[in-house]
Amino acid sequence: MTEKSVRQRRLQNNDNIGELKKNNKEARKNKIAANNEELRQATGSFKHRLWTRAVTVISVAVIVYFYKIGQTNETKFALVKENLALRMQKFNCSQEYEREIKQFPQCVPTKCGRFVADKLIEPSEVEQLLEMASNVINLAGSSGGASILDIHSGALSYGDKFLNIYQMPQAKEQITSEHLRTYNLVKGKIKLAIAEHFGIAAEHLHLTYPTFFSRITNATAKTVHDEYWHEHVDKETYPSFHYTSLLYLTSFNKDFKGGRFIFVDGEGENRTTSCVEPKRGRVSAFTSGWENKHHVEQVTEGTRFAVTISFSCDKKFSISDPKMPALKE
Ligand SMILES: O=C(O)CCC(=O)C(=O)O
Ligand SMILES: [Fe+2]
Repeated sequence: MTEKSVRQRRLQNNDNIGELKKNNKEARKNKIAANNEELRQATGSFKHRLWTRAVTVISVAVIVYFYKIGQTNETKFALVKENLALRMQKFNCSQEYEREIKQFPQCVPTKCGRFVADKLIEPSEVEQLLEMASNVINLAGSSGGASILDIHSGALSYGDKFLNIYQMPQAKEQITSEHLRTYNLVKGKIKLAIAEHFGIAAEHLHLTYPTFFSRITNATAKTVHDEYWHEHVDKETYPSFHYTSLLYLTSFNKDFKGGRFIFVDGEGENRTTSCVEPKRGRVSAFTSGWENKHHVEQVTEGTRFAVTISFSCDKKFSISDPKMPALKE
């Protein structure tokens, strides 16, 4: 091999090596570019997946939220911040109620329904009744959360039993003739309001039993009498009732927490609720049939006082006004 050809070969080799190096460099560059592209795609698809997941989670949360709201479906019939001259809702009576009340044609409401009236009872009247009820119930009281005082029959909760206030001089001490005058006046005003709003003559409404003061605290229930929170229909619990009224003596979120009154309308998927927040002096009245199923939420704090004043269309269930023997003047 000549020197020239050797040199040529070396040059050729050098060229080849250069070519090879160039190719390698190119290949590396391409590989890096491919890797980067892969990484970019992977990151992009990761981001995309993350977005998709976030959107799915948010959508599910929104659906659950609105479904829950839909399920709760609670309307506010009367809030504590409202001061209502009259809020009334009228609707058809339940068939059972209609059938039953037909026996008393002059006592049949034009429509069944419910109303709230905050201006019917004077604040001073409320104060007097609250003073009397709390003083008397404080002498005894249930060992569970719900105590009652019935000044017609004399029943007063005591532990898991009842005492008779007519046999308790300390109880009679707390009830003045002024208290009883106020009680009768208040009861008369509520009776007239029920008669007016349900379109009947007041003379066909008879005060009935049980008509009672209630005191509710968050103490643990000891007997069934303490379990005031169950859904019920007054006509079933108290067959003598045709019209139920409640006068609240303390206020929701001020004197106590929990303890709202809840009407339950419809069933299953069609179930809705409508709440009345108790407040001092608020009267809530309704026809006592299946059209006004309700319950009271559990009281979680403080003390809730109310009076349940009930009316019957059936004269045989009527009770007379309370007359305390040896009254304090
Ligand atoms: O205290 C209330 O608000 C209602 C009580 C009640 O539903 C009842 O005594 O039947
Ligand atoms: Fe009730």
